[in-house]
Amino acid sequence: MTEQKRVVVIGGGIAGLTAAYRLQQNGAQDVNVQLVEASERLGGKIQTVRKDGFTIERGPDSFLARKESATRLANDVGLKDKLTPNGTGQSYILVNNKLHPMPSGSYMGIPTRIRPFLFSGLFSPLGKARAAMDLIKSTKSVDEDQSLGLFFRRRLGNQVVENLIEPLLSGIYAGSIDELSLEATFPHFYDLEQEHGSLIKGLRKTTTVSKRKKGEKKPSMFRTLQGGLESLVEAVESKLEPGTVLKGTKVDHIERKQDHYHIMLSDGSVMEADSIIMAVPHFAAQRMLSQYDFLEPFKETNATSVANVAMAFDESAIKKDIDGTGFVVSRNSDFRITACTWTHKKWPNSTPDGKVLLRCYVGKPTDQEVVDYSDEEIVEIALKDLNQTMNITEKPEFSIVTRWHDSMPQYKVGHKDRLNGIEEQLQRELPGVYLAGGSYRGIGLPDCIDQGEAAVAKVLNYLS
Ligand SMILES: Cc1cc2nc3c(=O)[nH]c(=O)nc-3n(C[C@H](O)[C@H](O)[C@H](O)COP(=O)(O)OP(=O)(O)OC[C@H]3O[C@@H](n4cnc5c(N)ncnc54)[C@H](O)[C@@H]3O)c2cc1C
Ligand SMILES: Cc1c2[nH]c(c1CCC(=O)O)Cc1[nH]c(c(CCC(=O)O)c1C)Cc1[nH]c(c(CCC(=O)O)c1C)Cc1[nH]c(c(C)c1CCC(=O)O)C2
Repeated sequence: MTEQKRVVVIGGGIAGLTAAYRLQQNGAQDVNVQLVEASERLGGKIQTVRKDGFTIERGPDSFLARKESATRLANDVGLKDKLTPNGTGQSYILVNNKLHPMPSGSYMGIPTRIRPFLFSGLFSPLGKARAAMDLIKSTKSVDEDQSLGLFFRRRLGNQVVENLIEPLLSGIYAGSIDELSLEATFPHFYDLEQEHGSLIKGLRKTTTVSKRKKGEKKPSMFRTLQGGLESLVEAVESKLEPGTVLKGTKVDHIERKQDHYHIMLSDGSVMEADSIIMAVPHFAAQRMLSQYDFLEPFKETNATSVANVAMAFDESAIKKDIDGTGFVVSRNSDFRITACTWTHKKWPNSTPDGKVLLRCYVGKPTDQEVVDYSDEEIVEIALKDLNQTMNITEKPEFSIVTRWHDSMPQYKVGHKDRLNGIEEQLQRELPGVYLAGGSYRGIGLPDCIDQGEAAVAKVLNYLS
């Protein structure tokens, strides 16, 4: 590359931020990087509120440690000392209005050890027998994608799906298990079935969910940063060269010119680019390129809305507590909340001594209207549900409600094929334009970071 090439990153969530940062690190003086963000702040769904000594997450509260890119990014921007593992404790599933401990030795709800399942109150003897059929049931190879629901129901039966797998998956994708794609979410499970003839056998052979000795602590799976996840956003932003970021400016439209692109901005100006990373949700990407039919399938990919409420209490307000870090709710319960995190136990640093911080989630796929209830109504719903298992005698000292509209993209059956098709066309019609972020190839923060980094590699390859 001789003259400086102009790369524009659209969207300042974690995918776009990572892309801009890595471009400046790896592309050095050969590229000029601009990041355009519609809102007045960076971070997108990562948003931390620091109030009265509490650290409160409005969006994600942590990332999975085994997906390494988030830890690596945190290390690279100087936050190594701030990485914090979750406090481990019992987590629960609420089934038929009663809390049941998550059976130990399970991976995403699939047994890798038989004993904890045999003794779990989550399933009837018939349900347990049906799950054990997985050990002998013939495998079914299919050429096409299938829903998570179909796959797991066939292997393990309805009860294990409804009382364990479904609530856990809802706590990740906030969607309907009978619509979500196996290939786009957990392709690994299909491979296990094919290779080992059984999910349980396959997992027992390949996972390291080892038996713990008595008194030995559960390993912690998640990480956050002291001061909240927004400190990652702040640290990455501080590493960007001055003048890189344009906030409060929306990209309205993109047009291809001979060998470069024109990017129409909401302030009426036009930005020129040789290459573009679109780190925005799929529906925003589609709108920017609405003249191209091949992005139309993105219009059909919906994203569900969710809301959550963080509630701070004095310890004394909780008369009957539960020893644990959180629970998810099965669909066969009367509860309207979908999950609750005992944040003060999962993240002890988040809460001052003597206080309690609970975070409840609402917005089942079949209960989307609750997201637009008033703050007071959402608090009331959360307290009413919590009081069925706990005894909370006072109103919260304060509460913070966050609504996330169209924020959980649904990877429906066929997602991967549709996306591959769109990206092929994109390469043909708009060379040098790439997609990255939670709408595409993984919703977790590390997946979004991976996609930002992968897009950088593609851009640098394209420009050379
Ligand atoms: C409530 C909730 C809880 C979650 N919990 C977890 C968790 O615990 N762990 C985990 O790993 N993941 C979690 N996730 C998922 C994770 O937060 C997201 O997948 C991830 O943050 C998405 O990052 P992104 O950069 O792809 O997109 P976003 O964060 O959505 O960023 C996109 C950015 O693009 C901007 N933008 C949009 N349109 C335009 C435009 N036209 N022009 C310019 N800019 C534009 C937006 O303003 C935004 O800043 C959670 C998500 C939600 C909603
Ligand atoms: C038990 C529980 C879960 N999730 C949650 C609980 C409640 C109690 C608690 O906080 O402990 C909370 C939660 N986390 C997430 C949601 C959905 C969004 C919402 O409703 O706000 C909800 C309701 C997103 C998520 N929660 C998680 C992700 C990231 C997943 C990833 O990186 O692939 C997201 C978007 C992580 C998560 N979340 C869960 C599991 C088993 C995993 C790891 C999955 C794995 O091992 O691959 C279940």
